[in-house]
Amino acid sequence: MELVTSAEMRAIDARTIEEFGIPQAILMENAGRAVAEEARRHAGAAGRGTDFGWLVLAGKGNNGGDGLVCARHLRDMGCRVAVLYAESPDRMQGAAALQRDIAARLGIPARVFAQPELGGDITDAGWFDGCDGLIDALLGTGSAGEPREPYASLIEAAVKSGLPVVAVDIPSGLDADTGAVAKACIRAESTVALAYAKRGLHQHPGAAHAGEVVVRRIGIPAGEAERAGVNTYLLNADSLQAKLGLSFPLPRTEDSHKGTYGHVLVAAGSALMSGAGLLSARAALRAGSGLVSWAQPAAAAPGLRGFAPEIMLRAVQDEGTGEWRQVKPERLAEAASGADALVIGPGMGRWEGDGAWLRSLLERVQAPVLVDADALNMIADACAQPGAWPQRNAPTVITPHPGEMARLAGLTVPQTQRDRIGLARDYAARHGVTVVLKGARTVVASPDGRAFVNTTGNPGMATGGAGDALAGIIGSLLGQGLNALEAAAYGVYWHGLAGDRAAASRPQAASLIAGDIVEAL
Ligand SMILES: NC(=O)C1=CN([C@@H]2O[C@H](COP(=O)(O)OP(=O)(O)OC[C@H]3O[C@@H](n4cnc5c(N)ncnc54)[C@H](O)[C@@H]3O)[C@@H](O)[C@H]2O)[C@H](O)CC1
Ligand SMILES: [K+]
Repeated sequence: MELVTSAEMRAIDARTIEEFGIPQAILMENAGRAVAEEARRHAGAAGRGTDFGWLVLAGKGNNGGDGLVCARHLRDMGCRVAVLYAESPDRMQGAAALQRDIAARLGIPARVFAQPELGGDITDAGWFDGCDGLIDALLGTGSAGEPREPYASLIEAAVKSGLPVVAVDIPSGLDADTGAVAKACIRAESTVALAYAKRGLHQHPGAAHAGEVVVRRIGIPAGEAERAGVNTYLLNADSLQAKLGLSFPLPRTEDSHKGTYGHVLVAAGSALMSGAGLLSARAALRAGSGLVSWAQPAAAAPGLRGFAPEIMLRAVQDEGTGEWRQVKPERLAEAASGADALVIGPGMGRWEGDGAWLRSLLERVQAPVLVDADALNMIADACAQPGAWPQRNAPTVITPHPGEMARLAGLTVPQTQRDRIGLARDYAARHGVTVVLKGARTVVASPDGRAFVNTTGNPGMATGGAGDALAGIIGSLLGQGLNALEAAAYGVYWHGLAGDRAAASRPQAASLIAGDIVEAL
């Protein structure tokens, strides 16, 4: 499923109207009817059916027009309906004005929230009296920036009322492109996205304000998003198949052997953080690798013997202390030369000169590499400038959490979170790497511009080691021959799904630990 920006939606909308001659009024009719049907479903789920009083909050744009169509259909379904215009309905134009006139002729009761020129008072408390739920048709994809008055006050009053809200297209106050929310922003139980889901509905904090997102077709011909060049998708089993040609689970042929499924080298873990390496290596095994080797500085390797019988230990020459700082990059590159993928970073620690060390390593390794955790911070220190990234022919996937992304991009964490899709995509294109920006609704961005927003996972996965597991999974998939975007998208989806399964098998998600995720793969 595609995720669109406001500008993309406007372009698709315009082409539908101009090129195919489908009138705006028809799209609006379909939109409003779809919202009415979802609203009735909502009331039905609350055990109320048509015994429900809806108040439609209508703005002056086409979002408001959709709301008026919705009001008409709710009325025809037998619900009680009234309209509260945010500002004078005289300011409506075009298709929205047409709906205003129809609603008036039908005698749908209407009031105006703020009409200062008529002595309107926005502090009046009785706006929502007698209604059971609200339809938010105040602002849609044509809005920009913080809602202005009287919208801000009406939104705040609606939130304060505590009434359930069904939002038209987007909750008013939400940035449709980024998921940022204004101080005044509707909190909807459900949002009926028209034609396509807007990106902001699937990025926090917007996602929490959108509630359940239902996408409804409104008459825009199939394939228009693709034609308009939309290349951001929701990540689920359907899009893995449709956009990347990957089936879930991946096929495993009968006539195969361990050599068929790749050999992954995991260079991770150190004296006090060996668990990070073990989790990555175990995750790589559970994700289907034929062989997994765990690289360790030679002096540290003996102490790790026997931890996991399926994992091979690979001792890499050091100077006797068992520390990564003593392992020459060329030695580790040599160890990786027989592998189909390298995972580097989790629990490795930091040391003086580690940035140059990592760059030298990455430039020597011919296999695809997954870079995570400490190795990302090494890069942030050494390679922040454009062009300073290691020059590699094989794919590189990086898996930063927001803190690591902030360091990589030279931003603060809030700046990083403001437009996660835009940032991940920009970073991927600039440095030629595939970016997995972790956090709720993880973003996967490819240097070619394609991006996916994940749908799986839960807050129980906010636990130490969950990222190490993800690194191992994606590394494993790279070793099995998936390309960087395929491995990253598939791995992120699977990791979240395993987390969801593991959480569901426990009394509460909070007790989930990283090993549970690995075992649930
Ligand atoms: N996509 C489609 O094919 C269809 C979309 N529909 C609906 O139309 C809206 C978008 O409508 P538009 O008229 O462009 O904008 P809005 O309704 O969102 O209204 C914006 C309105 O408000 C003013 N404004 C802008 N910014 C602010 C602000 N910060 N505060 C207050 N007011 C603001 C602006 O001047 C406009 O007048 C889309 O979401 C769908 O719901 C169609 O009906 C069906 C086809
Ligand atoms: K809205």
